[in-house]
Amino acid sequence: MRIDVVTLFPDFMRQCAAVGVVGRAQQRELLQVETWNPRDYATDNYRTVDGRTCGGGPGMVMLIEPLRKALMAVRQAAPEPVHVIYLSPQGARLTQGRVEALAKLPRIALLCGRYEGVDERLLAHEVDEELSIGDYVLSGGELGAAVILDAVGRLQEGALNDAQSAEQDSFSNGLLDCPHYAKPVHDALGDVPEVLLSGDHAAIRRWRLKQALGRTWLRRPDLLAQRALDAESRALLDEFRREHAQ
Ligand SMILES: Nc1nonc1C(=O)NCC1CCCCC1
Repeated sequence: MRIDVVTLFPDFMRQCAAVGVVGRAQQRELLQVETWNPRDYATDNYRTVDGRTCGGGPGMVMLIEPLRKALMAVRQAAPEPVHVIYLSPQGARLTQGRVEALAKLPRIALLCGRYEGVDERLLAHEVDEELSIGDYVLSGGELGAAVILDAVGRLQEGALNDAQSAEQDSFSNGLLDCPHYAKPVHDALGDVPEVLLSGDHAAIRRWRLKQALGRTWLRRPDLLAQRALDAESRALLDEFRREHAQ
């Protein structure tokens, strides 16, 4: 998969893509990340990429031309069609389901805005999808782009050493993750739950599922409402609720 990032801060985005699982996915050639700086496509001596807001008001808006030329270069850089995503609070909330769909595309481009935003005409003509990573305002789209780089990059086949960990992730099955423990088994902060030391993998699976269901019920009941539960899960959640009520 190829991801092109249009950003005024290419070094920052390259660093985000160079570490951890995403960096390893690039080394394994499972993922290619390229950055494009609109300032390189500005035509004046000052390499201007922003302009005053029409109608007055504070701040500046990113100009059409440098972004349009950068996106044209992105499109021309590889043969596959590219799905262009703009990161902003006005976008649809990013979900794991959307991440999994994006991870299957051959190419996406991430357009990172700065200042007060991007000229609406550029968005209308060049952007396929607007996505938000949450209901808050950042100073630019780069952190949203970094979230997508990571969430999509780690799902590339072969990016994770243990494919199961992608399956067991929070939200992969629509539930919050279960608790995790490492050594020491006994610590001043408490002990590791006995079942995890039992070697009974069936019991451990049930315990983890029960904890995931219980946590989701306690912390994110909205997620539970969206999810049909099979008989085993309903029984485990009932057990958790009874224990929690005591
Ligand atoms: N929230 C968000 N989710 O994705 N991006 C977000 C953001 O807050 N971005 C900053 C804005 C700032 C003005 C220009 C356009 C980006």
